[in-house]
Amino acid sequence: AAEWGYSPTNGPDVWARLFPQAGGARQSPVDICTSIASSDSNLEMKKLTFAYESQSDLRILNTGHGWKVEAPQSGSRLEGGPLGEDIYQLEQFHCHWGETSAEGSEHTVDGRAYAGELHLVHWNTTKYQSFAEAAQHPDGLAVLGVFFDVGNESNDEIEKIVSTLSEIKFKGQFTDIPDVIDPTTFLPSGLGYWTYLGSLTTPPCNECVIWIVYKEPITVTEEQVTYH
Ligand SMILES: CN[C@H]1CN(c2cccc(OC)c2)S(=O)(=O)c2sc(S(N)(=O)=O)cc21
Ligand SMILES: [Zn+2]
Repeated sequence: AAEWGYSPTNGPDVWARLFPQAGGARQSPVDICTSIASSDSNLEMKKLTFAYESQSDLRILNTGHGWKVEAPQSGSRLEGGPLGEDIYQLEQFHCHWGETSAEGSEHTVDGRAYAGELHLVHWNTTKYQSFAEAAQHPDGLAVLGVFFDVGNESNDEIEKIVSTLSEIKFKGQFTDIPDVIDPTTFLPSGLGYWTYLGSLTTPPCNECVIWIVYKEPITVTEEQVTYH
């Protein structure tokens, strides 16, 4: 199949030709309009809780639009908030960034793009037997989105990841991450979030994602969030 991407001939405007779900009614990303976002009292009733393990021996992949770390963690749990009674387990985390720190995030807030966006992808282990099966159902995946803001202080955990990128300069290349990574450290201290029912933001664009986008960005340096 033709390689999808972000150019006029293979970008989001033509994805629906190859990936029918891309033409659906609950496609991500979206612009989060804070004035019409409603606060949902029963979300506050059931707090969103997460628990991750520190992981070593992780591999990082150059996706061509950022990096991705396969991190299946049977001991991880994401539950509560918009997730009902189901428990979701971490499968992988990855980032989206741009050529400059002026853009790169997938979601925007009141039309504003951030320098990049980290996605922690989880699947519903209460209802489904595998990630691939979960990705076929409207409540199959839960993705935590964290915006990257560029500032003066670097993020030590992100540094452990981006310091390996010089070894994987080309799309499709893998390398090992020598350090131990704790996904908990990627999350902002302020735990307010927006949530909506959406899709994978890239092909196959399955409409299977409960999105949870944190309001507070995490700070990284320019070098940590742009292509070199
Ligand atoms: C290329 N990117 C997607 C790859 N995936 C995929 C691969 C195989 C099968 C499948 O479903 C059938 C999904 S994925 O589920 O890991 C994700 S998560 C995600 S995002 N940005 O919305 O968080 C994009 C993609
Ligand atoms: Zn993503």
